[in-house]
Amino acid sequence: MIELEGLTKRYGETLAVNNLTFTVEPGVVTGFLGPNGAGKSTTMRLVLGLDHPTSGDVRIDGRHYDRLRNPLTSIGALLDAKAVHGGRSAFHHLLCLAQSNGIPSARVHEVLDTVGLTAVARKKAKGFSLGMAQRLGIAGALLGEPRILMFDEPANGLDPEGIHWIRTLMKSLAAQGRTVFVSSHLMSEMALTADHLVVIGQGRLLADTSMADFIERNARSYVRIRSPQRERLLDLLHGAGVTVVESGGGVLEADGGKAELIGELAARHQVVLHELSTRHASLEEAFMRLTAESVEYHAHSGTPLGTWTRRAARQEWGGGRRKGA
Ligand SMILES: Nc1ncnc2c1ncn2[C@@H]1O[C@H](COP(=O)(O)OP(=O)(O)OP(=O)(O)O)[C@@H](O)[C@H]1O
Repeated sequence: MIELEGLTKRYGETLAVNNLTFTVEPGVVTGFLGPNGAGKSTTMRLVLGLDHPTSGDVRIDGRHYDRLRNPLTSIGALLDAKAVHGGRSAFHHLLCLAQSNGIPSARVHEVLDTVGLTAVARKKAKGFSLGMAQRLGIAGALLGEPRILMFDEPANGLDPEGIHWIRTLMKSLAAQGRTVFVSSHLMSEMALTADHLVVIGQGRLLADTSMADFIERNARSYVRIRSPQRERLLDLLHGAGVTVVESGGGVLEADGGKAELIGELAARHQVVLHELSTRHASLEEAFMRLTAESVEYHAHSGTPLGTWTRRAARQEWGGGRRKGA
């Protein structure tokens, strides 16, 4: 496990990591989410002793990184796929890592095979695509068969087959009882991969909870309804105590889990429905809502995402036109 206690890192005026306390448990994939500049990479560097905390503490299975005898056999990490000596082949890069960590060289062939780089093992790393470099970084992380794995944006540069592969790999590592801590901006991918989430914004902890709980708490499931007899339907729903939001374009949204009730009500009163569909909240919606106030970098042309998010959140959670109970 990885344990953080009051972990804080300041770079001059910037408080990159602000009093983080959480534990990354074994046996599950823990997703580490946050907007750009939230402090994810800094946190991971602190875990690996690549940076020193301003205050607080981080331990790997109860020890500081610099007290681990052969670190690669305790924790394997991929932080920056391009941080490889470009003149070395994939094979030699991994061999150097193995030799300096007391890992048998036979393991190099195994991990090359696991990540699908055997055919290019003798090619120099500087000629690798980002996707190949990611795979090489993952091979390095797996080399010492560590109990703990930490990946910073592992799907970066991977094609759909590669993304599917990394998802399966992470799940199988967790199923073996290992600790898997992974950051990503790919919300749909995270939703399929992670069991648990740690979310930070501007260095601070925003959530530390299961995926299901995170979505339930931070986003809303609803039933989407369209009807040519909208006013009649609104009256019926109002009478039945169903909370309805008018979302524009003649679409009504009723709070979750009531599709059957609405369908039966409409049938009983011979109200025609053109659409009745349950919409499940997504991780992306939940993430955007939770982090809307801590997004540091916005685009200011086209559709400004942060502004849109805040406005949408306000409408959805307070200022929206609501009808019914
Ligand atoms: N070595 C450094 N010197 C000064 N400031 C730094 C340094 N490293 C990180 N920062 C600052 O700390 C904050 C957190 O950065 P960090 O890279 O950890 O965020 P992140 O969540 O990984 O972002 P991203 O999702 O964009 O990769 C940012 O404001 C960044 O500019």
